[in-house]
Amino acid sequence: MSILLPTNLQQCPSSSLSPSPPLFSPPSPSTAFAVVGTRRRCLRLVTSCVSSVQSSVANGSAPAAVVVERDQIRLGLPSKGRMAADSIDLLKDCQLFVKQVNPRQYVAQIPQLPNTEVWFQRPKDIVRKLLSGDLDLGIVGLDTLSEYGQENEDLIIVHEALNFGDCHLSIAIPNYGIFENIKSLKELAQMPQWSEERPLRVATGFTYLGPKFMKENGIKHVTFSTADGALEAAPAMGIADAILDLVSSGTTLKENNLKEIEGGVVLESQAALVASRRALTERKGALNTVHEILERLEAHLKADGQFTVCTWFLW
Ligand SMILES: Nc1ncnc2c1ncn2[C@@H]1O[C@H](COP(=O)(O)OP(=O)(O)OP(=O)(O)O)[C@@H](O)[C@H]1O
Ligand SMILES: O=P(O)(O)OC[C@H]1O[C@H](OP(=O)(O)OP(=O)(O)O)[C@H](O)[C@@H]1O
Repeated sequence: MSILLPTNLQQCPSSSLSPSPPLFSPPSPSTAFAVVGTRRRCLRLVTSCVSSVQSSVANGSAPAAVVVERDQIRLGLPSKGRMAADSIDLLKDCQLFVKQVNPRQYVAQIPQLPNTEVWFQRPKDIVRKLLSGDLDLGIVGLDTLSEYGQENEDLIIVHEALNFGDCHLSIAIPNYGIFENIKSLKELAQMPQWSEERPLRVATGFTYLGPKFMKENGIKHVTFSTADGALEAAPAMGIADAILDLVSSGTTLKENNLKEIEGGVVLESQAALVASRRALTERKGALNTVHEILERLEAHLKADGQFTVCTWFLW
């Protein structure tokens, strides 16, 4: 998995335990992003030099939109779907109890974080609202973040491994017919069937990541169609040749006579804590809230035998 992070946020080194000053040199201004790899082991939170982050914002590394005045820090949680209950449960495990008066009310409080309110939203809307400044923090899958965040520099991954919502975004093709012997993306791309007139047809809900991935892999003759669910039906219905969708257990693919192929994984995903850079740098109290949540996460994950808390130095 590779995640694009704004370069003025650098991860602490693995096994770093001291609350010492940042160990990385600030990146060169010509580099737009730092690429960060898979799971790491980081145990110390350092939030420092807010003023220098503010100056980097002033230097143009974040969008120019103004942070709207309000007293409360807003945390977006999935309102329904696979991540909804797990997000609440994780916070509960961190002794952060979300008090929702009734399930149809979209705002809730966390008494342990008195300056923070929870807003329940669909995952894609959490990303959109982080970008618009209507939310400051959120819990979403890395897939949703990548698809709807589109590498926007204002989005910061505060914690990339909340240990739920594990899945990967992958290309799948039928395991029968002309695809029977196709085992890799390379072989799929080289099939003589695809041309400008008759491109490879891919059904996906990931209309940003899909074309980007194909382009990066040099696959030219490809078109995309989209649907909101049950994509695995598209090849058998004759609507598509392949699909690009999330896979977890692999059962849905198997039940629909589809298979994954070598080189066909676009990204690995799990739930992540995400923040708006503008909110962290400009909204009073936002950094403290993040600090508080991260310390609780660290304690919970350590107690759980996990050492995946990843924290970021703010330059
Ligand atoms: N099979 C799966 N196993 C594990 N996690 C999954 C799986 N499918 C999806 N997820 C994770 O759960 C997130 C939410 O998925 P869910 O299907 O609940 O909502 P959605 O379809 O993305 O959103 P919406 O309903 O708003 O369109 C996904 O973005 C992904 O991170
Ligand atoms: O590998 P598996 O464990 O079988 O999970 C994969 C399925 O889970 C998701 O769909 P979801 O159940 O959310 O329904 P949807 O098709 O309506 O999006 C995803 O879109 C796949 O269809």
